[in-house]
Amino acid sequence: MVKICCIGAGYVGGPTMAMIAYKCPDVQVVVVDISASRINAWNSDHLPIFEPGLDDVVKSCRNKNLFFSTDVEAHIADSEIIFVSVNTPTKTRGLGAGKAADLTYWESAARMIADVAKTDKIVVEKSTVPVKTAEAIEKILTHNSKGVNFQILSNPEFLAEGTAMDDLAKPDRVLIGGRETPQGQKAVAALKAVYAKWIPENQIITMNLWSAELSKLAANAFLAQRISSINAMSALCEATGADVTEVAYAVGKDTRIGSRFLNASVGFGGSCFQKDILNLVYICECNGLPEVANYWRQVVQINDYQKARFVNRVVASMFNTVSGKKIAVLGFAFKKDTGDTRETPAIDVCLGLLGDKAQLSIYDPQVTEDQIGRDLATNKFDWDHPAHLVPTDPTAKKSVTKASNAYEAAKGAHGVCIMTEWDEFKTLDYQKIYDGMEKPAFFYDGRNVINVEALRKIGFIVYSVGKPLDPWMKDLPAAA
Ligand SMILES: NC(=O)c1ccc[n+]([C@@H]2O[C@H](COP(=O)([O-])OP(=O)(O)OC[C@H]3O[C@@H](n4cnc5c(N)ncnc54)[C@H](O)[C@@H]3O)[C@@H](O)[C@H]2O)c1
Ligand SMILES: O=c1ccn([C@@H]2O[C@H](COP(=O)(O)OP(=O)(O)O[C@H]3O[C@H](CO)[C@@H](O)[C@H](O)[C@H]3O)[C@@H](O)[C@H]2O)c(=O)[nH]1
Repeated sequence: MVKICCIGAGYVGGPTMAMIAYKCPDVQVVVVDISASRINAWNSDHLPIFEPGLDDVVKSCRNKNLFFSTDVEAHIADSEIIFVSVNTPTKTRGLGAGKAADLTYWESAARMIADVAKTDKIVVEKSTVPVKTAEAIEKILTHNSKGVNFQILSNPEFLAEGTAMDDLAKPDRVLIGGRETPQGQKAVAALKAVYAKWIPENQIITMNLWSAELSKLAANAFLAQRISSINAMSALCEATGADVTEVAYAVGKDTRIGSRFLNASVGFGGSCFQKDILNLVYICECNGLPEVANYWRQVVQINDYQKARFVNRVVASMFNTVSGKKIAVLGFAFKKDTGDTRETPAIDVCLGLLGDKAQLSIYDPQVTEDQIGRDLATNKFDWDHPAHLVPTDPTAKKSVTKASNAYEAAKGAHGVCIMTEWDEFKTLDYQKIYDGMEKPAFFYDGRNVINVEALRKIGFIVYSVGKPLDPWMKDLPAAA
């Protein structure tokens, strides 16, 4: 029986390995992590991450051919294929701070593999890493190898949170990059054989290592660029009276452009887009390509502009101050169907409103009060390190409460902001919400989920990203 070990039991390691175990009953899969609490949760009825469909897959394989363990060394030692799916956050200090990927966790995983390996191993980069990381990892492994042969493969992951299980079951493609040597190609074939158990062979693309590593960064940059492009248009729509939904529809009907990923919003969030683009920017700079670096940097700058613009709309429309005013924040996760809050635009918007001394009442169906407190207290860029290593500031919880539903959050509020497109926000009783609020009652939709006209009819003053402005807001300053 082939034995696979995955280092890192997070949003990628957990679901990806669960899917391999589910589709390959003849493969034994062990997911290991340095965080005991995370491993305990994977072995319990309350998995550490919320992902539709994940519970059923884990339950059907756990303790049969899928295991979760903190015994990192033992499982590395007796596996043939080792996936590394640890954090690769943006560096906060030193060379490349604020842009370059921090490979501390990756390097420590590689050194651990070199230390304990006594038989040949295929080491698979599952984390998103800078181009040429495989070369660095190869050096660490071979210089410490004690005669063991290591083959490094790049196998970037393209799943999106909230749809991870569907994405893993039916991916658009699987990429495998390897060395163009006989041993390298043998390793590629071994990994391909695992995926071929459920993915048609023509969707498993093999290529050289550097192409595979760069393709992942390129794919995320292209996706995020679409969002910044439509968000840039949303500002122009507000200035001219055009409707961004109509513009996106018209543009997306061109089959060369396509309709997906053109939803204007308060900004993209999540652990990947910003981090990976900044990483790309840094790689371009290091390769003497400042024009290319600046091109991609703009994608992040427009995203920051969009979040700041949203806060500005809220404060400017509420008589230029939210000091002491209760504001309901509906949704805190970076997108629906996940409890993940890494780089969620809600953090920047909440911090912007708190900076103007607002009192926030936050409701999200999947995010805990503790998590919200930590997010609003954590230094920017510290969010993607393992949770138990992140320092927090206990004073930051002031002025923020967690509500148990949208109605409670909005009761007595001056304004409501939608930050996440949870389905339940489409069907709330907005008349009831309006009746319980201070007047004038303001509504700011950062995800374009509500029916603007219906809410205006109730009496709300409504702002919805990229939609024709409410007369109340027409003459107010728009720029951040
Ligand atoms: N989240 C996504 O949707 C997504 C999708 C594609 C790719 N990625 C990439 O995958 C990688 C992992 O992302 P994630 O979201 O799963 O992160 P995560 O924080 O959820 O999980 C990473 C895990 O690695 C563990 N870890 C760190 N160092 C370790 C070590 N030396 N030994 C054992 N365990 C260790 C941490 O404790 C943590 O549980 C990142 O490079 C990310 O960019 C993420
Ligand atoms: O039209 C859109 C689409 C998305 N978003 C926002 O963009 C962010 C990212 O969304 P999404 O890409 O769906 O989720 P992620 O889980 O971050 O997945 C992205 O990042 C992963 C990590 O690298 C990749 O594997 C995936 O392919 C890539 O889609 C979220 O805040 C969304 O709300 C928009 O604002 N408008």
